[in-house]
Amino acid sequence: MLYQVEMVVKPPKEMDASTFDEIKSREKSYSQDLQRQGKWRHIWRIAGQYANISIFDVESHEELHNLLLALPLYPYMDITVTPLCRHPSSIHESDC
Ligand SMILES: O=C(O)C[C@H]1C=CC(=O)O1
Repeated sequence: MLYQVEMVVKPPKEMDASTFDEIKSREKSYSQDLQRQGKWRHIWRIAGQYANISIFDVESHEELHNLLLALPLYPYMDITVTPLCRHPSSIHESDC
């Protein structure tokens, strides 16, 4: 099942930079591990914002929910999930 996930990062003003850098480092490694597994198919920066648009490919709503709640940056992000299905005009076999 495919999902578009928009993540808007809202760094806490009171957190010191080194603590936030450590959380971002864990987030990067978690994200890249899921990308290698094929569960986090794409990630793009939204130009001009501390935000990304990502495509997840997972088995269920529950799997996506659990992956998102385990994001190290989860407490500092607004997340919007949009379920996707194949467009009948798509020429890409992987769009499912
Ligand atoms: O920078 C972001 O967009 C937030 C987050 C998502 C993956 C990652 O490595 O950081």
